[in-house]
Amino acid sequence: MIELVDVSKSYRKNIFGGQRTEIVKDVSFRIQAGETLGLIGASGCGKTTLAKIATRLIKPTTGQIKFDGADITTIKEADMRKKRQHVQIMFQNPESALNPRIKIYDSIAEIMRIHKIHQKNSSEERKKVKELIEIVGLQEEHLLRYPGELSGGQVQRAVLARVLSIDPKFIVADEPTSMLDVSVQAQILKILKTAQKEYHFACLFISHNIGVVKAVSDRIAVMNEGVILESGVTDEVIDSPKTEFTKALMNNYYSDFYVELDEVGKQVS
Ligand SMILES: Nc1ncnc2c1ncn2[C@@H]1O[C@H](COP(=O)(O)OP(=O)(O)OP(=O)(O)O)[C@@H](O)[C@H]1O
Repeated sequence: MIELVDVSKSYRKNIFGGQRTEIVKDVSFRIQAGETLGLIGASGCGKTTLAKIATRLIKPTTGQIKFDGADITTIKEADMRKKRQHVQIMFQNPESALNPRIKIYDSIAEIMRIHKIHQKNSSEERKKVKELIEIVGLQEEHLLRYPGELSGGQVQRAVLARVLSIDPKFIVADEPTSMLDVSVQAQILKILKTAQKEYHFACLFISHNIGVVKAVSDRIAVMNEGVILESGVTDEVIDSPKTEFTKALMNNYYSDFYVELDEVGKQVS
């Protein structure tokens, strides 16, 4: 579905000299339809930069990006826009993901309108929105409200409904639950996993929290300073980490705090 081959990204260090800083270095991975790759690493290691490359919001300095079998590394923005219909990103701060002046119904329907899937306010559009809020666990009364009139968890459910509205093939979830309480995080992650079973999208799930990544990922890639240090099946990486860096990440993990997240993986599988 989505594949990165030897992708690197560097930026000029300053406006005077020719020196560059390498943010992402020779990263390769592939995510199949219906599969989640968890990307874990410390703050500033290049995770978001990698997410932007995978969705072609930015171009890599070198390397190749393949989406749905096609090379999208250098395709024109107009062509990428068509493909982006099937690529969605969920960011950390749910409040900023929705326009505060647009009611939840219209925010959920917006992408379908942009891509002319249904007529605005048509019965088909209403039916689809109703279907989507049932999947994410929102009530009809929430649809008339503005984002500021919902809790953080409810807003993130609305974001998920919007993301699912156009049958995505690839979702990047960049710390989508880190601003939420642990029990609310667990609910959102469970919805994401359940929706993935139905919609079969590939998912790159980014977090600095191993408990969250473990709850949703089939495989994990551990990143540090722009490099993937190790990757593999979730339980194998967690049970037998190969690098000191990953071991240190694991040491922070096993606390009662995350038991609730552990349950997510068990309940959905
Ligand atoms: N456009 C840019 N120009 C120069 N440097 C950049 C640019 N974008 C990001 N960086 C730098 O790249 C590094 C990695 O940033 P990135 O946001 O990818 O990290 P991250 O792992 O997602 O961090 P966090 O978990 O804190 O969000 C940072 O040092 C950042 O300052």
